[in-house]
Amino acid sequence: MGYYPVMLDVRGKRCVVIGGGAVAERKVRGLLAAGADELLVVSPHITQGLGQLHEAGSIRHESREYLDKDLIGASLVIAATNAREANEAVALAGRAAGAWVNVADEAGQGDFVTPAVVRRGELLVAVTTGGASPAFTVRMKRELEALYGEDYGQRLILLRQLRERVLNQETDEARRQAILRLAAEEMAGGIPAELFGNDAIDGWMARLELMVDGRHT
Ligand SMILES: C[C@@]1(CC(=O)O)C2=NC(=C\c3[nH]c(c(CCC(=O)O)c3CC(=O)O)Cc3[nH]c(c(CC(=O)O)c3CCC(=O)O)/C=C3\N/C(=C\2)[C@@H](CCC(=O)O)[C@]3(C)CC(=O)O)/[C@H]1CCC(=O)O
Ligand SMILES: NC(=O)c1ccc[n+]([C@@H]2O[C@H](COP(=O)([O-])OP(=O)(O)OC[C@H]3O[C@@H](n4cnc5c(N)ncnc54)[C@H](O)[C@@H]3O)[C@@H](O)[C@H]2O)c1
Repeated sequence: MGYYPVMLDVRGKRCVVIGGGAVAERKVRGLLAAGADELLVVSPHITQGLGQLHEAGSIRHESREYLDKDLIGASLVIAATNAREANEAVALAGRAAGAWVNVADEAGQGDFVTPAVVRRGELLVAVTTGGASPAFTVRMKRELEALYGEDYGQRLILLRQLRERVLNQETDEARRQAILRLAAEEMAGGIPAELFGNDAIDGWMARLELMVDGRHT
């Protein structure tokens, strides 16, 4: 089965997680890492970790079994109970409420699966095997973590700064594109040494402009 990948902005969206075990906690932490701020957990029992998140005010918690009305107005619903019938009922009601539904014990019943993610600042790499092997998904995530180290966050900060400047100052579209591509190429090899100084972005942009002009003459 195929999936269409998207990166969702979940801020201001009602997200409901049904169930309060280890799986629910992992999904909740993923949603919080993405900035979810309207997060409801419905479960008669919750893990210690979820309890702490509730006490800290990061999530709301209804301490009872799920009811269809919990899903009204939801954008995302995650069915993560250990009861097959409950997860099935949540999937039906979530869809009826117009939400995108994830079913933790029967992926095919839901509308999306949750990938393993590597975050480096604004860089987000997501992996899925579509349910073929979550263990292999985790294994691949570890490989990507080693390949894309912590400094990738800084690389993106610098690329974003350069891009904003180029978009503001460079009116010729072909030249603009050439500069941004060259910058991406250079950054793939590591943060250029010149970017550790003052006014570094301006100097970098000036050099990239010269290089691009040189390529075209
Ligand atoms: C990536 C990750 C994201 C997350 O959950 O946040 C994720 N599972 C993770 C870990 C993990 N899950 C399981 C193990 C034990 C080893 C094993 O069984 O292989 C491990 C490994 C571990 O814990 O190390 C068991 C398992 N998982 C599913 C079932 C039910 C079934 O398939 O029927 C069962 C059997 C349950 C049972 O009966 O025991 C189902 C799903 N798990 C998914 C995602 C979705 C597609 C993933 C994909 O293939 O890409 C999908 C389809 C639905 C969904 O949840 O969206 C997260 C890693 C986070 C991280 O570390 O970064
Ligand atoms: N998708 C994944 O990544 C993944 C990984 C491992 C296991 N699983 C599957 O996910 C399910 C949950 O795993 P777990 O380890 O978190 O289980 P768990 O037993 O630790 O927790 C289940 C939770 O569901 C709650 N619950 C039960 N019935 C409920 C209801 N009607 N309404 C609301 N809450 C209810 C319980 O109170 C408990 O908090 C299992 O079915 C397991 O097969 C999925």
